[in-house]
Amino acid sequence: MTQIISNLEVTQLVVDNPIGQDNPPLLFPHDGDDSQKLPTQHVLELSDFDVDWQNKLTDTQLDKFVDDGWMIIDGVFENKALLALQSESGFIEYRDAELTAGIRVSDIRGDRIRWITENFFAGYYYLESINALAALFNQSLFAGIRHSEAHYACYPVGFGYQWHSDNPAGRDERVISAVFYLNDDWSNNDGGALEIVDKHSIHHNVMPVANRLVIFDSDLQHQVQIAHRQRYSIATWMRRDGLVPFVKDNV
Ligand SMILES: O=C(O)CCC(=O)C(=O)O
Ligand SMILES: [Fe+2]
Repeated sequence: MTQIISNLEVTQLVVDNPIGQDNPPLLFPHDGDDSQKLPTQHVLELSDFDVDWQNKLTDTQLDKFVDDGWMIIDGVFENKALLALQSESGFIEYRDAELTAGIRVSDIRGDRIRWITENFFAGYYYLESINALAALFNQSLFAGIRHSEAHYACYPVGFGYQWHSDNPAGRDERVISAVFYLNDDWSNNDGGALEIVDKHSIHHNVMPVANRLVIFDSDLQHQVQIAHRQRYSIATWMRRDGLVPFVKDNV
């Protein structure tokens, strides 16, 4: 059982037992005896992950997204929610990522991942918040999103992810990709930029700084440049198929 422990500085929210197969994070706090709760459960609620997406996303940004195919939102969550996600990302048992064919090819992608399920705590709240964003995209852009999926990802030092689009050839279920970054104090020397080619064939480098969400059309080509420091993120996809009827109609 390999464990990658975060190099993030987690000072305020500390989970005593590393989260893994034998110790899934609990979504719903226990009833009754407060002393039985994990520290995160004392302090975290779904409402901590509420984001006023409508106000965060100006019409100008939405227009840019439609024209160029990508945009950035910084300062997404309040500190408490960000710390919880950083903490959770550091205590997950990560697994090797696979390519669509089911084969791991580490010179194509070197990230280690863990899909977010109902058994997660902060990650599940994150996904709920993304669903509210998806509902907004449905309302304002007729995006036709029916559910979202996300995984935590950790790129060890010396790894990246080569050029790809998030819809493999012949597929189009992924409508919008969104990546949320978790590392504090990321500098240009740390590498690991997300390089996106926008709809006008212009290249952009996005640094993976904490509390930043980069959102892009899933058909755009992009790559993750080699990281020189352990790099943590949540890769997220809003999908048009209805595997899980997860997106709520109301914003
Ligand atoms: O972490 C990133 O910046 C992008 C990751 C990515 O492209 C993917 O997981 O498909
Ligand atoms: Fe990607």
